[in-house]
Amino acid sequence: MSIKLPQKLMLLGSGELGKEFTIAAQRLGNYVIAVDRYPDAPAMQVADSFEVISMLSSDDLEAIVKKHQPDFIIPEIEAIRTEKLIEFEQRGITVIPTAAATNYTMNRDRIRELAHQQLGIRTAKYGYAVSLKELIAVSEEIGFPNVVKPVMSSSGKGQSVVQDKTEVEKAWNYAIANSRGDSQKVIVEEFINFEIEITLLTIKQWDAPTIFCSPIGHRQERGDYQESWQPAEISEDKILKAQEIAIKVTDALGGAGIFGVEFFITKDEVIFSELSPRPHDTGMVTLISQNLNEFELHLRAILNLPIPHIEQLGASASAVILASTKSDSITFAGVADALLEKDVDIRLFGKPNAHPYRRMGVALAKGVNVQDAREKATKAANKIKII
Ligand SMILES: Nc1ncnc2c1ncn2[C@@H]1O[C@H](COP(=O)(O)OP(=O)(O)OP(=O)(O)O)[C@@H](O)[C@H]1O
Ligand SMILES: NCC(=O)N[C@@H]1O[C@H](COP(=O)([O-])[O-])[C@@H](O)[C@H]1O
Ligand SMILES: [Mg+2]
Repeated sequence: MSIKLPQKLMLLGSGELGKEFTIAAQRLGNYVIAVDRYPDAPAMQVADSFEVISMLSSDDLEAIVKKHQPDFIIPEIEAIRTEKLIEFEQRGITVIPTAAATNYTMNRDRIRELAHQQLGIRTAKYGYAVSLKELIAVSEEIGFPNVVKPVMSSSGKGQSVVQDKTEVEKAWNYAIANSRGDSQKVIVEEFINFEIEITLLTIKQWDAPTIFCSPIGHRQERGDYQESWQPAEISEDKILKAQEIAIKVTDALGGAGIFGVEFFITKDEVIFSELSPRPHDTGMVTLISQNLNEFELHLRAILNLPIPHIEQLGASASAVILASTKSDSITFAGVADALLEKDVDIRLFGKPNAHPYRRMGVALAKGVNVQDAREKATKAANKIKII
């Protein structure tokens, strides 16, 4: 299959990940329509055109697809009316990686059933509940501590670690209040006391075998990533095990593009957690750590362009720059100071407003080893103040 350039790419979600993807797409002359729920979103600032709609509305999606007639629809976030994507796919538009994959991965129960029940992959022990009463019963079965999450949510929203049965009700209320749409279902997972958690960027191609990036280690707080680094310190046999699992899951989902496959690594085990059928936030480290970053890899996989070699350029890290208060006018201080250091780079996303913990930028660094790179990235991120 040969795809002529330029192609018309419709990006559903226009945050920081979409911005870098758009830049990669533009560099090969493609036409990008950036879509999001608010104007001036990061990717809109670099795209050819933009649309502000509710991506959960079938009618809104229909209107912009009719207007722009894209060759590809490329989801950048989870919260999309994925049933509508199935319809677009049936009408001949290529949805990345596939419309079904976007539907599976936005529902924790669906992807969990696929991985565990259908493919027999090791996951944390889990159960579901649709009422507080059920949650109390399932929690006892799974044991404590456990993790309660809405079946539909992302970036840690509505998620809590439950230490004992006195905390179950609070976890239920928090999950339901932060669940996407009107879903009233939660998943309870055994708490995995991992040594490290990783993202394995997995590139599924149309006409070539699946390939991988070197694993990325990361640290999360409140269910959101704080820093990531590459290469992650895990053994070759665990990398091979993770790759084997990633192939199984992504083959079952089909299509082409990059996937961020998340694993918990314990002393003896590689435990599948979940995956994103698109670039992963922890993968922003590849903006400094590889010859081709995750966005360029996604683009090449989508457009059936060759990826002859992925080179890992040595110990690297990323650290997030978060807002601390609500604000509609954003100014950054300390950027020059952060950039004084050798092998440090900064990305500021250009989000038009801030609220506590919103990710506004990322610091990137290379170091003599992973620890050094992590320290440099965190130090640079801490120098940047949003005023
Ligand atoms: N069963 C578990 N045991 C231990 N830690 C967990 C477990 N589930 C989740 N976590 C922690 O919470 C983080 C977020 O969980 P998860 O990836 O399921 O949420 P998410 O909302 O899908 O996040 P994102 O959309 O950012 O990937 C994990 O990266 C991990 O640090
Ligand atoms: N874990 C998913 C993730 O990192 N998604 C990235 O964050 C943006 C939303 O940011 P916002 O909430 O600040 O608008 C998304 O558009 C995507 O780029
Ligand atoms: Mg996750």
